[in-house]
Amino acid sequence: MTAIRVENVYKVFGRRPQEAVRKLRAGATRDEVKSLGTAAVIDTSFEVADGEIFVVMGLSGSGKSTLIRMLNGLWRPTSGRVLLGDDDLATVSASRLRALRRTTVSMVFQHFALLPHRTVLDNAAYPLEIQGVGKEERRERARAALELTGLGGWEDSLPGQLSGGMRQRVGLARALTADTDILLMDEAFSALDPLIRREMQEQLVEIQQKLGKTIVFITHDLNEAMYLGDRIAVMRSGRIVQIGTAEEILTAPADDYVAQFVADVDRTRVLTASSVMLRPGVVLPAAAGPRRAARAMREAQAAAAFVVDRDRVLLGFVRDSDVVDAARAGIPRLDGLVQTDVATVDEDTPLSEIFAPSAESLVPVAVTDDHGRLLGVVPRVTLLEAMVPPEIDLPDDTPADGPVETVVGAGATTVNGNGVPDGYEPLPPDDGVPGLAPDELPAARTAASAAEVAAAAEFDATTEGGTR
Ligand SMILES: Nc1ncnc2c1ncn2[C@@H]1O[C@H](COP(=O)(O)OP(=O)(O)OP(=O)(O)O)[C@@H](O)[C@H]1O
Repeated sequence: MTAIRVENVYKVFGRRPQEAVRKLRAGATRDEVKSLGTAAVIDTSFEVADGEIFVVMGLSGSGKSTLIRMLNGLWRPTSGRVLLGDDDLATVSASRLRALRRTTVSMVFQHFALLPHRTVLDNAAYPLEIQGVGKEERRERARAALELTGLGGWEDSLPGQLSGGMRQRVGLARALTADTDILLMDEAFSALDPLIRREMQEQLVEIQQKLGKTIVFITHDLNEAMYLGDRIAVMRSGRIVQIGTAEEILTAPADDYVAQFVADVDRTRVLTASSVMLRPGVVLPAAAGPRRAARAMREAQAAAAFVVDRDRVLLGFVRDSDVVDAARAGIPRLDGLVQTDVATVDEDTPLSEIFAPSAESLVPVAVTDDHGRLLGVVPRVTLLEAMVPPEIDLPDDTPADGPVETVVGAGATTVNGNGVPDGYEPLPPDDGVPGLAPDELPAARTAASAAEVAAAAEFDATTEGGTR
């Protein structure tokens, strides 16, 4: 089910927004319509599914905040539609908008003003108080939300007694108390120090899994986007330039801009075994004879082969020399030759956890499912390649038409005794990756009290139903 649908949305601030949209539609650039207004969001379309964490990422000024403010009707699109279920926020009445903010969509900001003389509990219960919900009920709901955000036991404290991270938890609890289906989070963790921020990210994922909320999360922090997002939309100069999973964006960036943007991501934490694994090389059934095994390994020029049982459960591997000796000695089956010290990981293992087993393993690391069945392999060279952003061209000295894909019955890559495909070349040093120009770097964020005041005003506006 679709929670949010955004269709060809434009938002232009300025004197002649409609005219700017007409020109943008006809192909004018953002700069070319400058005299008519600031085109903050240009021809943007996407859908967010129920229960999805959808991250919007981009540098300062790319239009993220404008976009998210259109998702709760705080700003109306200059053109296009924003649908929450069947309601088009561009055209709903003010009273319907207020109702939607009560039941459907709430917002968490980077800075928001807690009421200093009220307890944590009453702060968390604030949205319900505005809605006129009775004291007992709103306190009960706020208590449950505080529990979820890890603030159980702090109900009676005053905001001044809390750390920055805890205050942000109150903000999250406030949104959870409202119990809307959709949470909009605008740089919600950006003011927190890194360790607290990571904790909050983990907690948000936990809460999402527990409650199944739909979350639109805005950040300019790539690692945060990659950690949180089921899908990520990358914005540049008002447009979405790519939407995809973290893996898709890392491995197939839509353009140079996205490629540069993701160059600094810790790829080994984002990519998992399943995103880089290859079809296993030579895979032999345990019942196969050494002669057949030797033939398959010769054809594939492989020094080792994986051995599986009838259900494709991985038993281990055999080495070429053992197989040839066994064939000479007339040994009928492979079973006795199988070495079992194969490093195995599951599909979701991050690459960062595959390096150690890979370093110690003679054969590529095996990827297995819950039943121990062989799904694929991660050769060491694949692991190394995966760390390099895709815009760096590797010298391709490996014969493309070499004896790959030869297996007893299936495909194979060629591996030498170290578990590395033949033809492996060391990677070039990790330099020459163009960084972002200083003027493209995210602007420094300040925890200015002015921002808090603005956010507080915004909170009131979102709650009370204002539209700009
Ligand atoms: N109320 C406004 N009036 C005029 N221009 C605006 C307004 N709000 C935003 N803009 C402009 O629209 C563009 C996009 O701004 P927006 O705040 O949406 O970007 P952002 O990606 O959220 O940036 P940041 O991370 O710095 O908040 C910017 O050029 C900004 O100056």
